[in-house]
Amino acid sequence: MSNQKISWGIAPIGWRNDDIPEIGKENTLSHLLSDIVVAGFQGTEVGGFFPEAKVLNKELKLRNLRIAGQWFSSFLIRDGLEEVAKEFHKHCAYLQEVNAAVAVVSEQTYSIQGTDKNVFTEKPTFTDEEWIGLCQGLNELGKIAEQYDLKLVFHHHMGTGVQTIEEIDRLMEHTDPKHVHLLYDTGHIYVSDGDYTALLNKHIKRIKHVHFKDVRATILKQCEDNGHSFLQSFLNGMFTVPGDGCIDFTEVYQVLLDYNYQGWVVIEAEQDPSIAHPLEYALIARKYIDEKILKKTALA
Ligand SMILES: O=C1C[C@@H](O)[C@H](O)[C@@H](O)C1=O
Ligand SMILES: [Co+2]
Repeated sequence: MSNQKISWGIAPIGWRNDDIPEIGKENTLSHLLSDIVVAGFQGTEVGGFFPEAKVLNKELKLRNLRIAGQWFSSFLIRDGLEEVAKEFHKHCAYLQEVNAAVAVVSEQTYSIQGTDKNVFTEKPTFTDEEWIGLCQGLNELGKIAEQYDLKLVFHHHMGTGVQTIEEIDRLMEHTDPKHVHLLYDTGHIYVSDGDYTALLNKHIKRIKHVHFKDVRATILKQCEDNGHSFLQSFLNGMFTVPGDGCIDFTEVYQVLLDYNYQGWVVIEAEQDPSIAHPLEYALIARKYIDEKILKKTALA
């Protein structure tokens, strides 16, 4: 890898999907981790089906892989900080045991991510009071994450109350930069706003974790025209790996380098694994990273 400050990972989501646990059920942990080695990545994120830390650590060590982080669905607005903090402590304790760098937090109060609602028109919004509770709660969760040597990175997401650039701006403005960082997901911001560079350039200093998710523009249009839900949209192939969609990741990577980004870049492309062969797509991503982003030739 040409830049030692950036680690490259690929998420389990192309093999198994926590949003629809039935798909890809046949893909075991060993299968996933071995595919990740074949495709030349340095690590992954924790999926919902992953085992206890001791078992996972052994499987990782055998393959010289590392864990970047894991998703946490917070319900700060619905349940309040006290309830959420209890679960978050457990989440962070596990992540510390597997030597992760970040805890990925997404506020799921009123989320339509897992429902059959039109994800393009029916997203929730928060009241002023809810925004205050969310931001204060995130500051506290960020401090908890630090007790476990982790950074809290907030994941903006389609179908949630923190989806658009205006909403992300508001969250960034009202949270403490010392404790709340940003996860930049190319696919989610592109589908939401039709642009992926404004967010990157605006909040680059807060970005401490990155998801490289590409978008098939023609399928996105069909999904929008048909008023599909988030789940229907990705099952129809709205997302794909870098090199297979409309996002120019070379541009994104250059900004990360310009700002001396240090951390993980995780390829994250949810598709139906019975249609999009997970290893085949991991290799497409690898080739694109090597040849277009890192500009390595096969002989270099
Ligand atoms: O980071 C992510 C985790 C998933 O569970 C989510 O639905 C996906 O879209 C994503 O970006
Ligand atoms: Co993501």
